[in-house]
Amino acid sequence: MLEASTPSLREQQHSLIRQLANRIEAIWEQYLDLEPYHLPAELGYVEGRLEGEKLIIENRCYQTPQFRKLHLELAKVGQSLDILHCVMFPRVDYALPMFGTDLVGGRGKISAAIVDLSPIHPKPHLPTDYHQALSSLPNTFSQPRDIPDWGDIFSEFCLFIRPMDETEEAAFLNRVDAYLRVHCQYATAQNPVSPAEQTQIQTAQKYYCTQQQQNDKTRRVLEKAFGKEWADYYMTTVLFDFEE
Ligand SMILES: C=CC1=C(C)C(=O)N/C1=C\C1=NC(=C\c2[nH]c(/C=C3\NC(=O)C(CC)=C3C)c(C)c2CCC(=O)O)/C(CCC(=O)O)=C1C
Repeated sequence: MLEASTPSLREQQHSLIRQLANRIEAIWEQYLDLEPYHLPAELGYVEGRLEGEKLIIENRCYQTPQFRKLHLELAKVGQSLDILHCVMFPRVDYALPMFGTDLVGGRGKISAAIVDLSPIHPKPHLPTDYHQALSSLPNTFSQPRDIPDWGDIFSEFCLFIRPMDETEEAAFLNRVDAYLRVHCQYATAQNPVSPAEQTQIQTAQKYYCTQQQQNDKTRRVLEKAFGKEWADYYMTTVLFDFEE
């Protein structure tokens, strides 16, 4: 258990990223039956150089009876960029939304904080349990941000902001906590769906991943540090892979 002794990259990152990484793992451990998910060995910890600055990536992956991959990724570019990325991929025989969150910070400020439970198309709405839990959450953020065109996958509960201060950072953390808890509780209460529905879920997950792969902000960071080919490989097989 080498990684247990090596201090996580989060100890060198923005406090909201560190707190969110710790909270995500604590909730997963509380509600889910975690097993390791083996990424190709060299991807647990990756180093590159981005315009003279060192890019460090730390990946942690798990799987459970309902989720084929729980992916928590921390990345740091020199002293200028701090990133937390997390996606929970349901197994295709479970009709569950896609949980995703992304935090990007630079020079001590979080510039982008997004969280969503994305419905699996063509169903445009989340299950009722989610709707009830999420619609009662306060939405008092002062700097909402525009969702890019490829973000048609996100739900009506998608929150995309630039947190203004520590109060808004704490409120964002609490919102991710709420999304994650309702998702884990609902997921562990579900049974597998029929083979016919599995095909629909597979198509929906493929659409989600294809849309996410169009995020040129992510792609550009990876390309500058690792080159076009590796960035494409990483985005299509590690960040947003889907089962054909
Ligand atoms: C669930 C949602 C979601 C998931 C799962 C996801 O991976 N991205 C998600 C969303 C999302 N991210 C965005 C932005 C940025 N992403 C990065 C980089 C990385 N993000 C990473 O995860 C990794 C791999 C570790 C890198 C390298 C940078 C630098 C930015 C610009 C920061 C800024 O504008 O202030 C935007 C705004 C896009 C736009 O406005 O055009 C959205 C919507």
